[in-house]
Amino acid sequence: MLIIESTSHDAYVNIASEEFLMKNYPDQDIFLLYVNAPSIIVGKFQNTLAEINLDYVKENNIKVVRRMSGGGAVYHDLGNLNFSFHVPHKDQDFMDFSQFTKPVVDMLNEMGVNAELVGRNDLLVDGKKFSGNAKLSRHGKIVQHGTILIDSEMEILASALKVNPLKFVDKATKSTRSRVTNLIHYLPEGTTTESFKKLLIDFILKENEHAKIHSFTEDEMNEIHKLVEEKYSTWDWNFGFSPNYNFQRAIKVPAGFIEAHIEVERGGNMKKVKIFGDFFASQPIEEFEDYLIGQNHDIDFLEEHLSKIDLTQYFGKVTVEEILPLFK
Ligand SMILES: Nc1ncnc2c1ncn2[C@@H]1O[C@H](COP(=O)(O)OC(=O)CCCC[C@@H]2CCSS2)[C@@H](O)[C@H]1O
Repeated sequence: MLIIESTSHDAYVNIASEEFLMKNYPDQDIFLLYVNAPSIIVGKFQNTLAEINLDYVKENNIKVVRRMSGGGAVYHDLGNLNFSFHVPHKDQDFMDFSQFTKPVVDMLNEMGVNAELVGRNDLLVDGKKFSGNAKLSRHGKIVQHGTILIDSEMEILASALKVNPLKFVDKATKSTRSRVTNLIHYLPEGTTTESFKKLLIDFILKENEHAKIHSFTEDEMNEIHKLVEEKYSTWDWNFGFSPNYNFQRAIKVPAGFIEAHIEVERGGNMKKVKIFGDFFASQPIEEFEDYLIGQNHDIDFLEEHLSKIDLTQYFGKVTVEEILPLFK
């Protein structure tokens, strides 16, 4: 077994390194650990916009990254440790998460913390979740990874994942919102994400006598960065890859009410757009709808493009800032 401790806090890099390892180490058992700067990691089959508080995420520079495993959306920061097992897929029961959550549970139990696997993929203490786990099987490998909340900013976690469920209709995987807790309340004083990581590595080393520490080589890092550039840092993957959805939003601007009904197809393109309102100007609104059709449902893109057209011809006295919330 190779134990790899990522030296990066960049969520793009760490999530990309999981795909790199899966593809490039087909026969090797791997235990990877990483800690990300503030980020939300959404499941492969989720509608990203439906899972995140977009304004908050942008204001707080929280990265949003889609991972290759299914499941829900979780928040990461420097107080959250991620662990990831990569093993050749033999005859394991894919639905059983316990094999790879066991080291964490056992270690915590040895430390007197009453951690347990509850349901299929959550680790709980005192009825509160501190670890979410997800997995996939591809290229002959199983990858199972999980979070460990040690000392995360719980208010930021809650705010970043706070959404209005009424805006989106889709068949995407929904997150299962739970009560969460940090392990810091149950661990010896002075425990940090770093010190906990060291304990976990020692625990794994003790259990796997052939395990050895590996660091990514320069060549490997180059490959990982290539994956970041091509996939994990792109809007197309992190947002656009979401399944088809219908989006509905009504807002009030000083001039009156506006409502948007938008159909977005996989890839992020707006396929149908209907805008309603009670105060429109002379130019037919259909012309504005047609302008939007075929564009990405991407707020940054819309912000840039809407500032280039004369909105007053459709809406009378409105500004881009007033109209923009209609799309988010
Ligand atoms: N960091 C973290 N750890 C545990 N639970 C969390 C976390 N962030 C949010 N949550 C809670 O879990 C639910 C979502 O639960 P849900 O069960 O829907 O999703 C998961 O657990 C997915 C785990 C993915 C783990 C990967 C490992 C490495 S990269 S990400 C969310 O709404 C919050 O209530």
